[in-house]
Amino acid sequence: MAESPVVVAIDGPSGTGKSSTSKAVAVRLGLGYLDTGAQYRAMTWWMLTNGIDVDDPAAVAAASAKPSIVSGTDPQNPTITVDGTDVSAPIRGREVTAAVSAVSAVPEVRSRITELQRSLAAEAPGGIVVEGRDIGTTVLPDADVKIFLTASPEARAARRSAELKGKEAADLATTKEALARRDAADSGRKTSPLAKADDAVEVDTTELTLPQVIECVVTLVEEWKRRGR
Ligand SMILES: Nc1ncnc2c1ncn2[C@@H]1O[C@H](COP(=O)(O)OP(=O)(O)O)[C@@H](O)[C@H]1O
Ligand SMILES: Nc1ccn([C@H]2C[C@H](O)[C@@H](COP(=O)(O)OP(=O)(O)O)O2)c(=O)n1
Repeated sequence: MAESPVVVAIDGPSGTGKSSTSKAVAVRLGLGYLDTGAQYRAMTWWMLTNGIDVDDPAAVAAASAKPSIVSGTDPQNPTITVDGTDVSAPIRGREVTAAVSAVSAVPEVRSRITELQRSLAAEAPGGIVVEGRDIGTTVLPDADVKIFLTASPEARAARRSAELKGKEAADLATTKEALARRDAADSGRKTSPLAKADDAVEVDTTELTLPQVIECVVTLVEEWKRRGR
């Protein structure tokens, strides 16, 4: 008999290892993978490209139904398009990163993207790992396994800096400051802020290697399966 699908929610601030962990766990367990941050980034990219003032919540709300955002959930090849255009590279740029917290704080943006996320999770045949900020609290409160990743601000900034090296390189202090600003905006907004669900398992990844974090999450999912679902 085919196993019934498992839904795994992984939340936490930037640089805690959500994307790398979620992708690897999904590959290991044969699950789909959804990067919800990429969806908010895609919405933000569309607003910037179409000259919408991202600091005007009413303008963002009025435009939020326009772009068609499509996410591919294969963890070996996650894709994201806006109106048919592949935006996987431009959504990682500094301009989008600086504007994404403002756009994602707008309730109309969140309700639209939350709806997309719920239908992708419901459609995933073998189950899915969904990573973001409000998955365990708001998007999928009935997820089978909920994880909240944390790490020290220093570790997170060092990881991000290492990643940006050579591209849009910024020094460690600037990266740390930008992360702190985004944390504050994402945790302080009114509509489904970044938060740990009461029933999420918190994993501090500061002193862990990526393979250790992956192993930890795989073990939690396997324990859940053994407990009889
Ligand atoms: N436990 C870890 N130890 C060291 N580096 C890590 C760890 N987890 C992730 N990384 C690295 O940190 C960077 C950010 O990880 P990522 O998965 O994108 O985090 P998030 O999705 O939470 O922003 C990546 O370059 C990744 O390889
Ligand atoms: N479920 C989510 C996911 C992301 N967001 C917003 C808030 C985040 O700062 C941005 C970008 O998220 P993303 O996961 O791509 O950010 P990092 O890769 O961790 O830097 O999107 C959100 O509001 N809700």
